Amino acid sequence: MINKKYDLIVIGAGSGGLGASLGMQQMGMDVLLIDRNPENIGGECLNTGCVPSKALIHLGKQLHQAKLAKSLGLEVSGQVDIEKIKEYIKVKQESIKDHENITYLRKKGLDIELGEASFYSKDSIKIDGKIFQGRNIVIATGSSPRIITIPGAESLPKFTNESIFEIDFIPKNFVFIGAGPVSLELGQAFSRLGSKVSIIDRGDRILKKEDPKISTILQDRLEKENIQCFFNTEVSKVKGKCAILKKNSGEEESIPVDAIFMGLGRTLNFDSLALEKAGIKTEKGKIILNEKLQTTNKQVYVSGDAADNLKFSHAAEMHNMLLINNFLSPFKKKLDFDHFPWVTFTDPEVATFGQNEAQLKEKGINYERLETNFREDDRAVTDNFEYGNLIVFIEKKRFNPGNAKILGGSMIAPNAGEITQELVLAGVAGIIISTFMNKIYAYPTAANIHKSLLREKMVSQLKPWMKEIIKKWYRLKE
Ligand SMILES: Cc1cc2nc3c(=O)[nH]c(=O)nc-3n(C[C@H](O)[C@H](O)[C@H](O)COP(=O)(O)OP(=O)(O)OC[C@H]3O[C@@H](n4cnc5c(N)ncnc54)[C@H](O)[C@@H]3O)c2cc1C
Ligand SMILES: NC(=O)c1ccc[n+]([C@@H]2O[C@H](COP(=O)([O-])OP(=O)(O)OC[C@H]3O[C@@H](n4cnc5c(N)ncnc54)[C@H](O)[C@@H]3O)[C@@H](O)[C@H]2O)c1
Repeated sequence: MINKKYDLIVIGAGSGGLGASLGMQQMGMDVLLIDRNPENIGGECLNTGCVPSKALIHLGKQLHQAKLAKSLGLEVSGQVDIEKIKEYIKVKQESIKDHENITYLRKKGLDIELGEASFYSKDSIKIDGKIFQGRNIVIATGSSPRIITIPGAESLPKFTNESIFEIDFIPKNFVFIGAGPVSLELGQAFSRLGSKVSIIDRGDRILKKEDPKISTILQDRLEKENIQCFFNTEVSKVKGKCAILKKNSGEEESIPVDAIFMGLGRTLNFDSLALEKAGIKTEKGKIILNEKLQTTNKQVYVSGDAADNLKFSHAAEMHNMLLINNFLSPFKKKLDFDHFPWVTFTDPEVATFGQNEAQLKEKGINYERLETNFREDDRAVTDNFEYGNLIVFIEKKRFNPGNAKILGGSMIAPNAGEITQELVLAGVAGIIISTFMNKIYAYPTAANIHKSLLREKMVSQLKPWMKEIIKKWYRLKE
């Protein structure tokens, strides 16, 4: 027996589920939102991901800067109190929970059911013995940290992002396995709280999705903070308080370890959904989706990490914009990541947007790579980040370079995530690079680097004969 029929049923109340359900509810639809964990409204982002990590990073930065003040004659001493750190994080989470909780969402007009959801039929969901039917259903069940078993590490404290914010000590020797954004952001923060941090990755560099130049600069900054990086390496076992690292070459090395963190990528959460009952097909552990995020069951869609394309809170936002458009508009849209940005919140930050070099090559797009460092940027000089770097990909225009549009790029610098926002907008809006020449940047703002780089490109296009003509014309006026 069907308990109730809805315009939309959404499974999962994280970034994916909240956006999809609230967006459709605001358009006047009857929406049911389901989550299996009442403590987890807001999902990973609010509870064990973006929010607590950014609060921790903020405190780590404060501590780091306090220590740097030593060079100015100010001595800072004492131990960091982990309970105070956790308290700060909780307060910040609670502040956001004010508008991400069951009571608030119900007041907004959403129906909410708490419990493990699974498909009952092609268009219905079973939860706690109740059956709900949906005109459409959105799976927004997210992902979980991938974990591995390390022989000998049974009694060693081990963490993932799901447990790290409950930690009650600052490990002396903290081994982070994986050199992706999760380990780097949290590893640097723990290093700043006082841990001796080692980063181990089986790949050959940190942040493998970034331009290799950016990875090298960030690695150098992390090593300057006494963070050790090991590549082409895995933790093969633990012996007492030593982690045995095994390199691809077979060579072994032992490093001290008091705790292990795993930032090894993600596994998708859909095992308990009984997808087969709804005719939803999977392949290699992923739900098969078309470019409209539609599953093999035309009434069922996916949003957020469960879609397994880009795993960011704002990727879920983009999915929801697409889904809501396609539910309500006759003009259907397809996924398009051509201008998608993300930021890794290490210090310095890494901000990446649009298409990278490999994608441009694969699509056969005629592009140019422009690159500059911050050595001659006045703001970088005053604020000590001359090591920063900017890479921008623009269209290659033979005859009128000023008409080139921005295709993508990457910056490493403090606040790179904020600074690069205008490049993201320029890409989305198709702004041509000569427009940057009309913009006056307040002095000294770091974003001026954009204009400097693009101006250099435009000036370099001037041929000697063009300069001759300009010179002759100028002198004619005397
Ligand atoms: C440490 C860390 C830092 C991060 N920082 C950033 C950042 O700065 N910026 C950024 O954009 N992204 C960041 N991310 C990524 C971001 O957290 C995720 O991309 C985002 O939270 C995914 O949202 P989601 O809705 O897809 O999944 P989730 O937030 O995981 O939500 C899924 C929900 O579904 C529920 N659920 C699962 N199965 C069922 C079921 N069968 N029945 C009922 N309910 C179910 C779960 O309880 C959960 O609440 C970070 C991730 C980590 C780990
Ligand atoms: N600021 C942000 O927006 C932010 C922050 C954190 C996470 N995230 C999201 O979360 C996702 C997951 O991040 P992540 O860092 O967990 O995953 P990741 O896939 O980016 O990195 C995992 C790393 O672990 C390594 N690895 C895997 N198994 C290993 C093993 N056995 N031994 C040694 N190394 C091993 C891989 O080579 C890889 O470099 C990211 O892709 C991102 O979308 C975003």
